[in-house]
Amino acid sequence: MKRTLIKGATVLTMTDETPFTGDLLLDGEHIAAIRPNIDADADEVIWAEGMIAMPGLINAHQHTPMSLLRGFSDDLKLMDWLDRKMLPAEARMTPEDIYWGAKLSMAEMIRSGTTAFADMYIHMNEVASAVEETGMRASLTRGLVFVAEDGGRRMKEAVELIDRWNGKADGRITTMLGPHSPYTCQPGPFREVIELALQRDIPIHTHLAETKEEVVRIREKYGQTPTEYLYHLGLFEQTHALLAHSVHLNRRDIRLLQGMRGGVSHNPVSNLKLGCGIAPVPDLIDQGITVGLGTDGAGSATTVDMFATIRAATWLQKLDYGDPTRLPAWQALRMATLESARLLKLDAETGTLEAGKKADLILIDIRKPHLQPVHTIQSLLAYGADGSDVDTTIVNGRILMRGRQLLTINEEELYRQVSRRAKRITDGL
Ligand SMILES: N[C@@H](CCSC[C@H]1O[C@@H](n2cnc3c(=O)[nH]cnc32)[C@H](O)[C@@H]1O)C(=O)O
Ligand SMILES: [Zn+2]
Repeated sequence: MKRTLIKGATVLTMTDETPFTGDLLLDGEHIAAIRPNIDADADEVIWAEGMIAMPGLINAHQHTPMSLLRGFSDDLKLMDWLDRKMLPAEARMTPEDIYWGAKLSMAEMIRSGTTAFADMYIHMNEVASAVEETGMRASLTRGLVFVAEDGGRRMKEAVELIDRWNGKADGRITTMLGPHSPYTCQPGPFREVIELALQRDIPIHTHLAETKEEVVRIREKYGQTPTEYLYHLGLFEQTHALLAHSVHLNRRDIRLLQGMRGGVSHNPVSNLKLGCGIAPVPDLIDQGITVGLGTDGAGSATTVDMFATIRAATWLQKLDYGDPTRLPAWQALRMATLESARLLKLDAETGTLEAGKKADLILIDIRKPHLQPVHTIQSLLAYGADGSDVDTTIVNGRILMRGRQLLTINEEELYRQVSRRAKRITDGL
């Protein structure tokens, strides 16, 4: 097994707020040791003076292939954007398109310090192949909508994905079941998905209360809020549920989530850009609900740089409450690491730097004018750093980027493929 020694980094383990100068020894997939000074034989030594070592960021809500639709139809209302632009473009995507779109997102994520993500889309076999090749860690979900006749085919694909990929790629791939949202899944099929999730002990990934329009629609149809709708289906009783957005929740809704397994992926950049509203993040956290961070797909968010998401998350709450003490830097960084890991059920393996956990970590080069001098590392990271400051990205002990060079993706070929495919998919739409 390969041993990598990282020397002289400023280590922020994310277990506590105090960084220290020290070394990390990676043995195969795992972190073997972290302490001020390690003398050990290693196959590779990385000199990391002037770098921060921290856990890789975890993006709790993605639609990776939607990077092909980045910038294609911005400045529209969510339902128009989805119905008139995204879904017709999506219908034209071949499995090969999905593979290249997913890979484009993965290139962007590795380059901006993300090591793991939760993904929901179609043709997920191809996304899984891309994960296998790029070396990232991912929780994959076939998104399920039950608006047309062929819900059964979608369910079949969802189950095939689980059977084929759960635990594969050296354990880097896990899977979830993905009823898309209250407005695309009726009670009958939604309940079936929950039953299946319970039988197979698979988590659920869904969208909840993203827009006011959704709240109105669900109230008209079922006389309930979207959260009540999911509650009455039994989603929060036993399943581990990853709820994307959760912007429009009232006090009662938040109480219904109390004690749930899983939690909420807050996606501030997507919410801001689509004008959806501000999720009640402090209220959720006060009620003990896990809140992690995600970007949503690049089709809505444009960028999947988690540093932009961290910044947006803190800014939104400060502005909403008119109070700069809200959602401090440290808390936002925890949301992007350990809390997101909890949502993906990966907190035993990743989310902090600790001996015995998987070696998923990043090195951030702070020898830059915008990251000097160093008073408080968490402030620099949350308010000043960008994805492009990440120098090295390591997942499962394997180096995926070093000195900003991607080691598992051929970028030239990637750009050739995606520009050609993106043109074909959106032509005339
Ligand atoms: N439409 C697919 C299944 C859903 S996959 C996940 C879906 O989420 C959609 N999506 C992406 N971003 C958002 C969002 O912000 N809100 C709601 N849906 C979204 C995306 O276009 C995709 O259709 C089918 O025909 O089987
Ligand atoms: Zn989404």
